[in-house]
Amino acid sequence: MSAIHAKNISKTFHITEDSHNTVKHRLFNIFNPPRNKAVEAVKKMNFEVKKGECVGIIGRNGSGKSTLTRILAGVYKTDTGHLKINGSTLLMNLGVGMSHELTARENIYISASVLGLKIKEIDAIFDQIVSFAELEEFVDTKIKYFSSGMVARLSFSIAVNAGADIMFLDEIFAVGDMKFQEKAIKVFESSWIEGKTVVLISHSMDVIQKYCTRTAYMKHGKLEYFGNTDKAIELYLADNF
Ligand SMILES: Nc1ncnc2c1ncn2[C@@H]1O[C@H](COP(=O)(O)OP(=O)(O)OP(=O)(O)O)[C@@H](O)[C@H]1O
Repeated sequence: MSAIHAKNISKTFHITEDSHNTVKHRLFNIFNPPRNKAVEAVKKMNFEVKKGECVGIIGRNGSGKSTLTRILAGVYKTDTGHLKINGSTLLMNLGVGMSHELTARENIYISASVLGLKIKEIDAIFDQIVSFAELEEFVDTKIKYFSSGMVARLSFSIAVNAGADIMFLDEIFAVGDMKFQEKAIKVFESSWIEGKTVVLISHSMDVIQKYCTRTAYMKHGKLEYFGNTDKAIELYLADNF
């Protein structure tokens, strides 16, 4: 059974390149307006991720990994094609999906209810989430005052304890301090992972090789390859030298 089925999905950003940011510049460039530029962050692609699979996404900076993940997690709408997701999803990177104006407590309730948990169910795992994240002293602090590692710990802890079916983990092993990373790795290697579908984005080929059976290699927004992890890494490395 497939967890993710993507058919012809794509995303283009339209940005304005405005170098005339002073009054003088604007006056002198009145007949030379700011240019619009289209960035094809994700070019039309098709793929399928099976339930329970752990797949990787690799590629250079700006190749479209985060944009693709955000489409899959429902943060961005795809411009074209069709996307079918079977199960609850959770995107974990530096606090996407978290409200920075709200406290850790409020974010836990909101994120967990988005995952489909009832208030009583959240009450039951609340302390677990806070203690796993090691944020007992910051429960009622707005997360805008958190460090990026603390935000990542909180969302990882919600994901682990609330249990989304499909997890998008964007560079989770790169944030958080060493102690938390070890904890994250332990979770990853425990039974928690069984039956869950995981999409792992990482610049660490060791991490990708260790956990992913299949890997997508992206280049300039294009899905260059999706298959055997060793082959994907080989293609990526060959392109970097
Ligand atoms: N919100 C946005 N608005 C406009 N352009 C964007 C936006 N987000 C990403 N882009 C552009 O889309 C392209 C792909 O970016 P994306 O962040 O998906 O790459 P990435 O592979 O995740 O990079 P990195 O490895 O640096 O995280 C880049 O050219 C980027 O400038």
